[in-house]
Amino acid sequence: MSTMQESLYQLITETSTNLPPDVRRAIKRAEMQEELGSRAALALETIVDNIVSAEEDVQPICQDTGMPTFIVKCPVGFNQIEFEKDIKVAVVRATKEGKLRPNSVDPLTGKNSGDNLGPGTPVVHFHQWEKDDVEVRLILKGGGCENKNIQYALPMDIPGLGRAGRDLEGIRKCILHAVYQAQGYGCSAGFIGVGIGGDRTTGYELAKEQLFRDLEDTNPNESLAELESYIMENANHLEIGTMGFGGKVTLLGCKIGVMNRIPASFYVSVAYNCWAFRRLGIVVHPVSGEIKHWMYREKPEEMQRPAGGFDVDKAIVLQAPISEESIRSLKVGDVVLIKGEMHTGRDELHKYLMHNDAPVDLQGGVLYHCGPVMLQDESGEWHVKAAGPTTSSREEPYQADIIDKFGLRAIIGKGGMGQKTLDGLQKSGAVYLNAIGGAAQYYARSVKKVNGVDFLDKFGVPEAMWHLEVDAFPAIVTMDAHGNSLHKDVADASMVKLEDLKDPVFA
Ligand SMILES: O=C(O)C[C@H](O)C(=O)O
Ligand code: SF4
Repeated sequence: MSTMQESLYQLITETSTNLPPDVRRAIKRAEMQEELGSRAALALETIVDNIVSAEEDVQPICQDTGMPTFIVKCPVGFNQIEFEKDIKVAVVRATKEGKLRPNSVDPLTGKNSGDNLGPGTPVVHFHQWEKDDVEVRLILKGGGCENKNIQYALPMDIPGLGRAGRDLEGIRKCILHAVYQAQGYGCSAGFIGVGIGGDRTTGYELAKEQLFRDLEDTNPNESLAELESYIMENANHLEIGTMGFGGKVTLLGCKIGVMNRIPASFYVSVAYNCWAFRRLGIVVHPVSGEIKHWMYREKPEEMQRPAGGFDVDKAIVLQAPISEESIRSLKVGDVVLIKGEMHTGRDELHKYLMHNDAPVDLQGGVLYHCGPVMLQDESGEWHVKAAGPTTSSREEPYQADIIDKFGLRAIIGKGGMGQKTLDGLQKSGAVYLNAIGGAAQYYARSVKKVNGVDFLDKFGVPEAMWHLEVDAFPAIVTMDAHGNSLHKDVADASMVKLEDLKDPVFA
């Protein structure tokens, strides 16, 4: 590897495994605000524990290492073609070494390229500048939060807030709604970048660009600075909380940018980023490729492993295969510890199981919505490198049928599921367990052995059905077999809170 490729590899590895100091400080502030012993505090403690582990072990903070997006500023005459090749070499190595999950998938066939290369991946944007050095910024933004990006075309009616016109007041309503609609799906508490103006494409680009700002900067535009602080104070009024568990902190950062639009359009574009806000940058020498300095790291922030976290002694042990009786005795809020075998399964598997048999007996089983990072050693044995939950709502059309068809007793995921699944849980005697999103190291630690895998070639690493032997995997019952759903309660309560924010502020 050349020095330039090595520097880029370092950038990818550090971005995936070592959360930036400004993001750490935002998470620490949130932790201090939540009541000790609350579900939100428990989630934040797990998150902090995970951040510490990821840094110590140099492993991905979250298993979804996202869409690698590089923003490069280079001097005039710099060879961009060669540099893009260097980026690709570094991406392939980072994937091979488990710092990135193979995430590049053909949209039509579902085929995973296996090395994160493919049409459109990675994303690389070049800009020239008058300086001599090369600046490379990288963001690894995962899919769950990307799915919660939203774009508004003003004027329009906003649920809970009424008419949003083409002014600061209308923009205020869009942003509050953007936070509301994300609920816990994108691993709240999150960060938002907002782009006002542009067209549909440049508006979103502007929104994402805001995510590269330092969280502790002040917007040079006074009106926007005021709007940013208003949103930071008031979005927390929604009480969606970490992972959508309810809580005092829902938003960790808000950065707003503006660009001209054409008269007929008025877009407000919002890029939502989970707490696992992985973005870093390096300044490198254009010829030697050596790193001259790291960006976003001027003021370091140490994190200690928290004393709290899941109280495993008080948790209810569920040994797989699980009986119907023990499932029906659980209620929303219970903390459980899974022991025995669980099976991963996400979009491809759910679609498959609707029309086919399962390769293993799932009676009494535990299905984990998870696409792990896996590495195989020389003897052929697989090891879990990162294994947090994925957003469960994508499986809503299938889940109740699959629970019923195969006799599953527990579904683990994050963000919660809808009414159809809730009815299915009640009918079949099953529960939905929420794991802490993004806590991929924390959960990888509970896997003792990989018992096997199905559909690896067919579906690729993230979508394959991995059979994992776990010892004490903690999760919280958020949907029980009696028709109760914490997710539904929080969504309803936060809608009422959103309506409280209807009155004009910037009129
Ligand atoms: O793809 C994943 O593993 C998770 C995804 O980022 C999600 O939040 O659902
Ligand atoms: S699982 Fe959560 S933390 Fe990980 S990329 Fe998705 S939204 Fe972010």
